[in-house]
Amino acid sequence: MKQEDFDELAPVKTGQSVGEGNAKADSRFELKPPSNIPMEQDKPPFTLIKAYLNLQQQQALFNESANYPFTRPEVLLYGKSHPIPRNQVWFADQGCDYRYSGLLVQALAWPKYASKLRQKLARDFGLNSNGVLVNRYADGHESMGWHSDDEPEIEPASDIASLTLGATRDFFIRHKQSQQKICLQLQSGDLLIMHWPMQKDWEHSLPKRLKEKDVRINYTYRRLIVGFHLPEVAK
Ligand SMILES: O=C(O)CCC(=O)C(=O)O
Ligand SMILES: [Fe+2]
Repeated sequence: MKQEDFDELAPVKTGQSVGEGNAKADSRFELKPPSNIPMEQDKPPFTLIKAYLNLQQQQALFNESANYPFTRPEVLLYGKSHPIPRNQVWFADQGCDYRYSGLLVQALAWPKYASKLRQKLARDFGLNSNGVLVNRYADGHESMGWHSDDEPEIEPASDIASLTLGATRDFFIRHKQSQQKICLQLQSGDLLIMHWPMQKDWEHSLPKRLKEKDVRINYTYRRLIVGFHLPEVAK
């Protein structure tokens, strides 16, 4: 595969996407229920682009991921330490260390194709990310629980773009108040853009699928506040 292959692709127009998450109802025909009756929540604000990367691009990224220095961090839950059920690595610009669940994850330098995908996202959607968290699920026993990507160092009101490679997995989105839930099937090459305020109003998860034998790699491109430092916790 030539190095330029990633750059030469025509930009994808957002209008070509199959996502419905942004569809706005025509307000002229909107019937408002009386305020004492619970109203169905809006759809979560996402755009899903099927087959955003072609097979060659998927293969280039997938091959590259075989050399990533993945680790399996431990997180503290109710005072006890547990390994997370997947492997992770964080690539980012300088000054973009990432802290979640009490862990400080230091930024590693961008690999070639992860960086090319970042540039493509910037070109196609104006997505101004400065870091990518790569998750590796060895098989369907590995998962991610319910959460929002709402850590304080994430740039307020920014979008997060999530690219899937390898195994097809269910991805759930659940409204924080109403508990309304939707399920997307994410396939290799698909791109899910989670728009603000999805991280404020909704949670998401990747449940176990025990019959799944294949590996899945997920890239979530984020924008952190550069040089963000949490106040030191007193010892
Ligand atoms: O693997 C996925 O699709 C979800 C990843 C995710 O939610 C995250 O990294 O915050
Ligand atoms: Fe997430």
